[in-house]
Amino acid sequence: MSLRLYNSLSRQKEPLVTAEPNIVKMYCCGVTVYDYCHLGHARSYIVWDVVRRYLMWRGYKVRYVQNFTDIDDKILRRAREEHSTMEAVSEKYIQAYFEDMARLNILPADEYPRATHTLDGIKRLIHELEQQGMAYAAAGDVYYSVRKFTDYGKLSGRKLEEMQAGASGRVESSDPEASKKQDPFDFALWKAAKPDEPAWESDWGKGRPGWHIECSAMVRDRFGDSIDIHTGGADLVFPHHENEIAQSEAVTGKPLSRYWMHNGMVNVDGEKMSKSLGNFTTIRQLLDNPLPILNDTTFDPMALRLFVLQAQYRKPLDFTDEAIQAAQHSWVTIREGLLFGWNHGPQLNWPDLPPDLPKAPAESEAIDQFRRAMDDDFNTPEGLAVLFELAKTLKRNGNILKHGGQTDTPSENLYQTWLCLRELAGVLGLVAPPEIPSVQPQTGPSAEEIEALITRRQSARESKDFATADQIRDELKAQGIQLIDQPGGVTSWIRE
Ligand SMILES: Nc1ncnc2c1ncn2[C@@H]1O[C@H](COP(=O)(O)OP(=O)(O)OP(=O)(O)O)[C@@H](O)[C@H]1O
Ligand SMILES: [Zn+2]
Repeated sequence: MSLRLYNSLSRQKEPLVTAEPNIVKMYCCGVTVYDYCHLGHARSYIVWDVVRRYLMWRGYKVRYVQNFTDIDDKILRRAREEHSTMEAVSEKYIQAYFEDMARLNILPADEYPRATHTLDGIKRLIHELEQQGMAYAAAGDVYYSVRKFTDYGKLSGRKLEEMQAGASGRVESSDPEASKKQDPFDFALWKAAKPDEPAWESDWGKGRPGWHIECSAMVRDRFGDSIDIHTGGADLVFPHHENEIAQSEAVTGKPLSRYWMHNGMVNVDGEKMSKSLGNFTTIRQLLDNPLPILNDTTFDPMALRLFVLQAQYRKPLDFTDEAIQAAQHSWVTIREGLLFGWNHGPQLNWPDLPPDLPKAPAESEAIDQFRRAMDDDFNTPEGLAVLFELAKTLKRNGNILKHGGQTDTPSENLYQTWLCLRELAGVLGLVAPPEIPSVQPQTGPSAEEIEALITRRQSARESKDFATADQIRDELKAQGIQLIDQPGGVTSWIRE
């Protein structure tokens, strides 16, 4: 059975067929960095981390890119409030992002492009849109002509006529850019500089990019015309992802992404938890403070992961006291199972456990069940049910052994059960001490170094110096970096 995933674009589950065999190019919309991450972000990035880990476990090489939006009105507002700068505010919350995600055992992305580092790509794309007649300049701004993109609305299922009927008056009167737009649905690709705001030179005058164009430009810069999976929260379907599609596909004529995946929202009293609404609990608030509902102990980061994964990723999720208690309780069971080998292995005469434990047998019933669950659009609640069964068996036997009794389960079976639990828990990113969360520093050359070498290789090829070009490719290969030449001269890369 092949892996099937729900594609928001077709509104159905489809088998995963990637552009290149065994390679998944994945892009995820990252945070706008003006505050600490909240539980909504925790959910989003845990879900995509599990999708990525599962694909890797299924044998795919996954190249995962996630951006930081570091140009935005909200960051500027925060900088003014804190008598700081946009750069300082972004830097602070980017660092906080890394700290929070490491605690949740979220694998670092292969690359984290930032809007401020992508200006060339952004301007290039806007120029191409202008050349195609899809965009127009207006008094220092540049707008996208939504009506010229005939597929507009294909992701969200919204029809312009219907939206207009409901909202046109409101759109126009509340929009300060309205007088410059040829049509109320057009959106800004570039915004003219305002006094005292950061701005970049461009052919349209000094200004800064709109939000949607950054993701289109980053995907193009890092991967080329098309990727396999584009992810983000369901709140981004419209307008952000719809606009990304309009921008990218108008220029390339190719699908921006084969599959679009969206996580459901974390809600508070039925409303999206969000920075702008101010109804949020940050990850650090939740994890750092003893909670009365947990007898004044703190909530374990792995319990937070477990809590998120107990829900199907597309459904809405409410954080309630009962849910937090239940998740902490469930984590204790899984953790006991994970510790079984370290606590009872010697008693059961297991051989010394090597740091790299062997893989669980691929043909085991538990592995089969887990694979079936996860192959069905990443059904983590069912996947976790398999883990619980394994953990409960180990816990039961652990209790007998702790009290000096003899178990009637053969030691070899317990060993296999333990290996199996560890492996599957690892696929969900659940780890217990002594195995420190596996956020390993990236080995090999950095993304910047690779990009610099790719640029050198491109220059070498342009001047027909193929020996140097090949040498660069081979050297990268020796360091585990595979280059993929795309039509149109773009080269993307992947860590092997
Ligand atoms: N409550 C939530 N539940 C699930 N995912 C969320 C939630 N809030 C944000 N996300 C996702 O987190 C990612 C980063 O979002 P972003 O930085 O725009 O956060 P935000 O809190 O929605 O900010 P803002 O309130 O300024 O719109 C996006 O993919 C977004 O869909
Ligand atoms: Zn985006």
